[in-house]
Amino acid sequence: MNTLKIDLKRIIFMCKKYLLLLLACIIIESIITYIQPFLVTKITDDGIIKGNFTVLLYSVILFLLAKVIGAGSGVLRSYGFMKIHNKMFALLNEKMFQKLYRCPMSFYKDKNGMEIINALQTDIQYLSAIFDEIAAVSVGAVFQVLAGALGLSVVNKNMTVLLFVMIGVKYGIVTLFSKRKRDILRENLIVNNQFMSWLEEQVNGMREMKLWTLYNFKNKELRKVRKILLDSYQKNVMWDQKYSFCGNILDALVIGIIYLVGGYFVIQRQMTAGSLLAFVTYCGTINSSITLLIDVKYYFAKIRPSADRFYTFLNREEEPALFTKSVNNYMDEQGKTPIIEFKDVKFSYDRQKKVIDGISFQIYEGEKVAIIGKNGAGKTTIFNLITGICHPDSGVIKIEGQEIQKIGVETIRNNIAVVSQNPFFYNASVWDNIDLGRKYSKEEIVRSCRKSGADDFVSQMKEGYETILGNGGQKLSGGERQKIAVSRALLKKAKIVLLDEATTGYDMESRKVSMKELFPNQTVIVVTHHQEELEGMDTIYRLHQGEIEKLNRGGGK
Ligand SMILES: Nc1ncnc2c1ncn2[C@@H]1O[C@H](COP(=O)(O)OP(=O)(O)OP(=O)(O)O)[C@@H](O)[C@H]1O
Repeated sequence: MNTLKIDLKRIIFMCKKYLLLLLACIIIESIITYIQPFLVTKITDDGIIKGNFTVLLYSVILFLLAKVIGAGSGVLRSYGFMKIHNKMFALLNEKMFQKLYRCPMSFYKDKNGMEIINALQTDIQYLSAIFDEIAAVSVGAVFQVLAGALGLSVVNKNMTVLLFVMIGVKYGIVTLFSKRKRDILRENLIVNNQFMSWLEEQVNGMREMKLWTLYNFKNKELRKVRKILLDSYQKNVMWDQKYSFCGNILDALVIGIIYLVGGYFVIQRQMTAGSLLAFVTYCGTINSSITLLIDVKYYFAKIRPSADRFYTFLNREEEPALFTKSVNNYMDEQGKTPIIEFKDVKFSYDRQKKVIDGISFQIYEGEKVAIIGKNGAGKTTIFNLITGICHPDSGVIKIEGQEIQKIGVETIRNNIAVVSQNPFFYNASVWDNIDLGRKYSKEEIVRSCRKSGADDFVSQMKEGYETILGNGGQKLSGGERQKIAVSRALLKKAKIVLLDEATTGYDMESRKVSMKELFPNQTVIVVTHHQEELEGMDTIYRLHQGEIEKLNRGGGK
């Protein structure tokens, strides 16, 4: 279970030395804050009013020294907080990235990338800001308030009480403001996210927008989503302004009352003019410290919605059995290990329409298998089940005699090479798009490209294997993309190869090389709609209405 409290504790434990530095700074600043009213009183009463220039000079020098030390300590305090802030940012980012990797693919079904990233990065920024400049100033403020209160109470107790009563009133008002602010911010986060995800969808669908001349229609949509965003933004800014207006009036009231009551005490000779001046000067410092402190509450109103959202994400369900260790192989009665085995497997994406309805089959090591069936019959779903992207509602899937759950899907995936219908390409070089984990030598990459046929066009490119393929591999044609994807699979030398309509874009010449020739020693399962790809296959299965049937090698029953 992830919680903000646990992460804060962890950060505090990791940053002990910076916390000690912060403590030292805070103590120094508090001492300086405490002695300042006495210096002001001395400058006014003993220096100016009594006309003693030496006292005046020494007191002013001391006053300046105190200010310089205080300022230096402030810089060190900010440095300490910055270091802790960066640790918090790094920790949350790492957790986010790990969680994104561990979330089941169903998490990505309804949201686009921008929507997810924008929400998470906003939350991380807010949460890390617990330790940023605002926090640095506010923690210092706590101690300055305490030291200041002590200094003020020595100067005049009654006025100190009066000051803190007024501050109590201010605190109550800010609390009311911060409750409403929390709601406004929650709405702000949602609206901002919706706007970003709408924009991302337009960028991703730019080709369609151009081909269908959708600009005017989409622009109308933009106006609608933009209005919602700006209304929410305006509400947020205006609420801040209301808060700041009330805060300024209250601050002015506090100073006014101090002048009035303090002035009265001076007239009554219950207080010296120097003490009043010290009180007024000091009251300004204390007041701004208290304002900062109260601002923290206001500021925490911003953090709460982000913390709720971020930790809800971190506590989401993960892919089951991601990292379970490998277990011993098992032999069936005939002494042969089916490398893949489905036993009465049922599966549906939405728990309503059964996509796979109780299928059983075995595939043996080195076997070449084709799966055919109409669009939507569930062929890709079979691959999703083998790779652990989807999990059966019932029944058992075994790889080398062991249930997927027991082996762990990461181990399974390390032994499988998949060429999907729409492979993904990074905006990186051909090298990096083929050797995704940067594990192989350039010679091995070129060898796999020669086999797949990708080398024919890559070597014709001006920059050859260094060519950057563009966003989503846009510099490649459909068939070229498939050849690069097949090269990836060849390079991996995995035990099992899953090819999902991997050669639909191949030209006639390229089609002459069969997948059986490309992967002679591996277990290969091919999903295809092309009759010629069935030739040379050991087994052909047909999926129909959630059920599977084995066909004769010619394609008939
Ligand atoms: N992520 C998903 N969420 C909900 N339904 C899905 C999802 N993916 C696929 N489906 C549905 O499951 C059914 C099987 O899809 P699948 O992609 O396995 O079919 P297929 O046999 O590979 O089709 P094709 O030959 O068109 O590629 C389809 O009806 C499809 O609409």
